[in-house]
Amino acid sequence: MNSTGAAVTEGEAAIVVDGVTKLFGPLAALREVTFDIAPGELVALLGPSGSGKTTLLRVLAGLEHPDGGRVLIDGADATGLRVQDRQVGFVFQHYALFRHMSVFENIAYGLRARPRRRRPAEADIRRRVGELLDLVQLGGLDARYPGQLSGGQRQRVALARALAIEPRVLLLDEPFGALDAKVRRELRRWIREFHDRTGHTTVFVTHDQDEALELADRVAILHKGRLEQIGVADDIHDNPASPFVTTFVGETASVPVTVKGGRARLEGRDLRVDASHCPDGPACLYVRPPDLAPCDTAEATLIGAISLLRRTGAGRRAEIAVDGAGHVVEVDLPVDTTLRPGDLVGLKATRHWLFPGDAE
Ligand SMILES: Nc1ncnc2c1ncn2[C@@H]1O[C@H](COP(=O)(O)OP(=O)(O)OP(=O)(O)O)[C@@H](O)[C@H]1O
Repeated sequence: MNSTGAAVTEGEAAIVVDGVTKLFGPLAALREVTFDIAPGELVALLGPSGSGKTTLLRVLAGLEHPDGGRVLIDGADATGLRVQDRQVGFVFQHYALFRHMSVFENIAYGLRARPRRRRPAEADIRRRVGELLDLVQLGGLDARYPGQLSGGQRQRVALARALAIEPRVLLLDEPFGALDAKVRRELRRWIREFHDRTGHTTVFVTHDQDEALELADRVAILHKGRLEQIGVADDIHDNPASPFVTTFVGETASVPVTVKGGRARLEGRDLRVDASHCPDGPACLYVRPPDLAPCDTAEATLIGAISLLRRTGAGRRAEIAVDGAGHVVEVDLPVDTTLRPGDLVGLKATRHWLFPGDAE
């Protein structure tokens, strides 16, 4: 597996998304999105509001049809297949369980709705629902109605209901969105264990970075309908592929610079940063507080004056106006620092990223 879209070769992939574009009138909700998902993988679709996460999930489900590209499921072209022919199970944030039906009937629904020819016998339905109730650890609650369950329990019924049809792929849209923080954390852990136990290929949408990076095997980051990067948490944190990913993940400050002859300059000063991969012209340097430490100005990557110093839990956070250009970077200092607002400090960046072009 690597940081690109290719987790596996096409033949082995559970899902292949190949150049998928989806238009809503003049708006491209998805722009040539390409990546693979391996069998049994848990992939998060992460991105800001409107980035195309739900649209992509709906394209996988067959609820939307792409204007370009194709989707393969288990090696077969599913692009033209209807929802009911795809064998996907999905759970939405506000999953409407049937309120007038018991937990048992809710879970059995997908099996009972099958055409008579493919509908299991009543005894088989009972057995299957019983197994699913055990799987989602709700055994004994089969006679309850949705209104008599907690939010987390309702989500687990929704999951059991999605699994009843024996899907090849499980799609979850903000499955923890409507729950309070504690239940959300518990259900998150539970979903991960559940996934490891059952081995379903699963794709879930979230706008919560921690959720995505903690829970998923790989995270796909979307921005304005484009796939910016797909990778494991370490890749996303340590090797962000674009300015957007760099600023989206973690607390990142950007400092516009000028590159000339492989060297980055700010206000006429050489920044001691390798810029050999950037063409001459504007570029942007990205840094994060944990990677910055005060140092002698002669050795500094950035130099600036402390504009603000405030107490945080364990230490002090300094805002530093870099090189007089008004760009602020933040750095953590020990609680007993002798530095004061107005002091000039050098900052050494143990890690930084430099991308050509203007700031994100
Ligand atoms: N049926 C539709 N008709 C027109 N535009 C749509 C439709 N569905 C989605 N869009 C637009 O497509 C873009 C992507 O929407 P989408 O719901 O996929 O984003 P998202 O990343 O899931 O956002 P959120 O986190 O807010 O749910 C948005 O600009 C949205 O307004």
